[in-house]
This record gives sequence, structure tokens and C-alpha cells, in this order.
Amino acid sequence: MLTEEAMLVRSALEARGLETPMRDNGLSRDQKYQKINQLMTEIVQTLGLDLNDDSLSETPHRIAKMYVDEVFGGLDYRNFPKIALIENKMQVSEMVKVKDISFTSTCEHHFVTIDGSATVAYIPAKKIIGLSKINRIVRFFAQRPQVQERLTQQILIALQALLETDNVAVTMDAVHYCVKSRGVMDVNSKTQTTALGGIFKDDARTRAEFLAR
Ligand SMILES: Nc1nc2c(ncn2[C@@H]2O[C@H](COP(=O)(O)OP(=O)(O)OP(=O)(O)O)[C@@H](O)[C@H]2O)c(=O)[nH]1
Ligand SMILES: [Zn+2]
Repeated sequence: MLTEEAMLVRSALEARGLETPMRDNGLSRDQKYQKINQLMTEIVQTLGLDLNDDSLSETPHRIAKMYVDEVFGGLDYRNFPKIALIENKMQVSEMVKVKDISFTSTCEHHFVTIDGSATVAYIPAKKIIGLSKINRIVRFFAQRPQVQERLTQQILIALQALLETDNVAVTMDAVHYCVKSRGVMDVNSKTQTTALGGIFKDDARTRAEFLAR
């Protein structure tokens, strides 16, 4: 069973064409774990490593568990965080900004780490969200195979749907290990992506206040 918030966020992403491309293969959590465990055994053996070695023997199991329950746990909406929303009785009308939310994600092209931080802001309308829930939403969508642009948009749309306002902004800075540890091997570059809604997009001063950090 999914929570109302999880269903709301999923529909909002689908409506905007920003849901992660997924297909229901009908496998349960345990079936996914079993299958990945078996396939990783083949990969490790194909690489010519000895699975009888006591350090390697559990690696297929560790990777299967890590994929299903940890780094890709955000593919399952049953893991969507419990969201605490409160009525904006104090009539906050100024920007609420949570800076330097650390996250790690996984690049969907190479399945290696993306390591970064996010800053999220909104201008409350009728509702205020528990602060830690912003970090949890960032983490939920980061725990998927991702491209940074989509990750940034998914956080924006999720918060817009939950907070019932367009006035949300997200910026993310990240190091992609597919750029750093392989391929072009650039150890310095960082990627910044921004997703702006409502007044953050339309009003230069609000945008500047947000981006000034
Ligand atoms: N736009 C975008 N691209 C990404 C992201 N993560 C990785 N990539 C890029 O995805 C591209 C995949 O390109 P390909 O040419 O198919 O893959 P590749 O041969 O491994 O490319 P190189 O990384 O250049 O060696 C690379 O340029 C990656 O840097 C991301 O979050 N956003
Ligand atoms: Zn990559």
C-alpha cells in the first residue's frame, strides 16, 4: 500500500513526463534480490575472480542487497518518506531555504556514484513541510539510477505537488564519478543543475535571492 503523498507525487511526475522510465516486471523484492544475486555471481566469475575467496564470496549477495534495498530503494514508492505537512497558520510568506543537503546518487549510464549537495527553497502558501522531509525527498529520488537534470526536476515537482504551490526552487551541485574515475577522468569538474518554479522563474529578484545561496 502506498501513502496518499507517494501516489500524489507519482501522478504529478507522470503527468509532467518526468517519472523515471520504469516497467513493472512483476518481481517481488525477494525475487529481485535472488535474480541480481545470481547475475552478479556470473559477472564476478566472468571477470575471472575467485568466488571461493573469503573476501569475495559474499560480493554478489552484498551488491544484490545494496541495489534492491539501498542505492536503488527509491524505485519503490513504498519507500517514499512519511511527509509531515502543517497548516501555514503563522502566515509565512518569505522564502524558506534548506542549504547544503548532501546526497549521493547513481549515474544511470554507468551505475557509478554521483556525489553532491542540493539547496531547496519554497515560499509557503497554505502548507509548511517538516524540514527534514525536504532532505528525505532529495534522498528518495537520489536513490535511483539518475541523470542529474531529471533528479533536480523530480524534487521540484514532488515539492510543488505536496506544498500546493509552484513557488519552489532546487539547485544541485555534484561530482559524477563516471567523469572522474573513468572516461574523461576529470577530477575537478562539478555539474550544477537548477529547476525553478513559479516566482523563482518569473521574478529576477527572487531567483537572485535563491541563487545567492
Ligand atoms: N546530461 C547528463 N549526462 C550525464 C549524466 N551523468 C552522466 N552523463 C553523461 O552521459 C554520457 C554517456 O555518453 P556515452 O558516449 O554513451 O558513454 P561513454 O562512451 O561511457 O562516454 P564517456 O563518459 O565520454 O567515456 C557521458 O557523456 C556522461 O558524462 C547526467 O547526470 N546528466
Ligand atoms: Zn555516468
